[in-house]
Amino acid sequence: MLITPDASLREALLDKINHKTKPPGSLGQLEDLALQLGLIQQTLTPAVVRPSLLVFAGDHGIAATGLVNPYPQAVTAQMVVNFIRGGAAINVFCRLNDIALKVVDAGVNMVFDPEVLDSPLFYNASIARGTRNYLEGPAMTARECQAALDKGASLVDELQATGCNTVAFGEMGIGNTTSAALIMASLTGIPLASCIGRGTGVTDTQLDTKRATAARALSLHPVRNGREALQAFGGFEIAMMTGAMLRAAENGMTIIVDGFITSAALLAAHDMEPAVLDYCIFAHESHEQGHRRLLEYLHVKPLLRLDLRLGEGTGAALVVPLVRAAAAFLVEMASFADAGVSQAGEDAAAGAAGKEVAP
Ligand SMILES: O=C(O)c1ccc[n+]([C@@H]2O[C@H](COP(=O)([O-])O)[C@@H](O)[C@H]2O)c1
Ligand SMILES: Cc1cc2nc[nH]c2cc1C
Repeated sequence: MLITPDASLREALLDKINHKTKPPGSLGQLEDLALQLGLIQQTLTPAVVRPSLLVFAGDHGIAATGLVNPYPQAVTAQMVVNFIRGGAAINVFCRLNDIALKVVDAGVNMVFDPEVLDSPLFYNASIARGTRNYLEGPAMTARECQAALDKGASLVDELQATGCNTVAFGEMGIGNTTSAALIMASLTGIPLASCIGRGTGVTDTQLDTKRATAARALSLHPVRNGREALQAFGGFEIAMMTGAMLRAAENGMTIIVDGFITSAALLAAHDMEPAVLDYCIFAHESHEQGHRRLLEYLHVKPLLRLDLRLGEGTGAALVVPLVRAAAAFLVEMASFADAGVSQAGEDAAAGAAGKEVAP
């Protein structure tokens, strides 16, 4: 069973944060982050070491029907090539913030060229060439679902072996906002209509079809837990993220969660091991309808609200500097005592370097 980080350092961490040269609480959410990092890493001097971002790509059987997605399924594979060539938003943000990027084929419907297969960015974890259409049966078999969870876990072990202690998650999969909504509705009991959003940008008419299709899928697959939700609705990229998140928490690594789909993977992980939440930083609240409700359901507060709805891990990559800043202020900032700065209620003349000038 996954355990919550040991809380015995909590008071010492709070004390350290509160004695920094600033009014108490004035670094806002960065203070919560510093405390969380200290607890995860079990130290008063946390650090973000070799942060990595994994983009999990997978295809969805339902996407071939066009019932839930405005873009064709082929875009998933095309974007994988774009990631490998360095041209996607996530490439730009990872370069900008010095984050190591890996592109994981979790089950894309494509036989890739050597340009992709031989790239150092590429990781082949393909389970199958996409999930099955969940209107015709479960998206994956129990064995496939377990394989996805296991592959996600072993990838994180490999990352940790390189010294990485912070792993950010992103995904690419045409059709996956519907899988995420189905996972959310089935595990939270929140009405499906509040979980389904416009994804990459469906029109009003397409939204009606998307909702009706998802409602059919939900009625076909009564699920009792996270594992069954992943198996019923997919996709491989979501299940692989779930396995990777669970292992990251077991390994004592910090998890950075991106948008709606990544949060659905976390929801499934949370259903299996609730303590996973203590290891998670929520990067942003996506524009996708449903994400706000999902974050509220988990009682978590995201760092940013920028109306992003791209996925790929873009929001997660954007907050890495904030996570670094939280660790850095805790380690580097002077305390009131170090700096000779007076605290509230203290004699104003106490401890200043140099002479006070008489009025
Ligand atoms: O991360 C999000 O919150 C998010 C919100 C909307 C769309 N997406 C991305 O859009 C794709 C899925 O959209 P759709 O319309 O095909 O279901 C998938 O590749 C996601 O990465 C991502
Ligand atoms: C172009 C494009 C890029 C994406 N990145 C993540 N999801 C995406 C969906 C589309 C359609």
